[in-house]
Amino acid sequence: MIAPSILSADFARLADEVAAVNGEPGHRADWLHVDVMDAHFVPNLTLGLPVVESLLKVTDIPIDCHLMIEDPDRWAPGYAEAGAYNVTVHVEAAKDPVMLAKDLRAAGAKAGLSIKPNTPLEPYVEVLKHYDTLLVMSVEPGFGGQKFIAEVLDKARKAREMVDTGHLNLVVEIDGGINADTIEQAAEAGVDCFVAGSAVYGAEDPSRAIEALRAKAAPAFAHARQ
Ligand SMILES: O=C(CO)[C@H](O)[C@H](O)COP(=O)(O)O
Ligand SMILES: [Fe+2]
Repeated sequence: MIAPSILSADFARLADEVAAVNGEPGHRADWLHVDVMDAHFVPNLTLGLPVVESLLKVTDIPIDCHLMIEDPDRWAPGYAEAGAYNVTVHVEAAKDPVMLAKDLRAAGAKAGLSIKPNTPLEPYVEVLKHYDTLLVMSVEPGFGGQKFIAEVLDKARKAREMVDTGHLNLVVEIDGGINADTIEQAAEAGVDCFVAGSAVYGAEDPSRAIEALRAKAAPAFAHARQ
């Protein structure tokens, strides 16, 4: 799956920017990645629930909310209640991630847990049994257009192995620095869902960029599952 991040879109033309990734099959975004930043958990401020509610009215692409906020236990369920398809919180910010996953699911969303580049995976394997998505950050959260940190792929590989052996049942998603040069190595590591902000919205034709990313990832994606 390819999940364009609207962080790199033109915020004054959001409905048009979403329409630009809602093309024919193959050119279409599988998820629409929405980065919510609160200027506390990360040193940047983006958008919040009112904008997500407006986006839900103009698209049927499943919305993937990546909440880079403090106190997600309090705020994240509101995004699920609004109708977001997947709501991801950061393990570094969540007070009770197991209870939070239950709340997100009870509100009708898939529950996602994200780990920053320097956060290890192992301590959270039991917690991840309650989650539908693991978002492996491949840049420090906060800004688009950063350089891909390849070292995080070890965590993606471990997660893939745990999914393939039945220890976990979740989508492995990666976020940060994904482009035509980096997507193959992520696909080879067993990632299922690739967030791409600048690589999609920085391109002249966002739907063609999605198609190009998918074509690059496909052989390695298949190889990782043989
Ligand atoms: O969560 C994020 C940053 O914290 C964004 O989703 C991510 O950076 C996407 O942008 P790019 O593909 O340009 O790296
Ligand atoms: Fe993100």
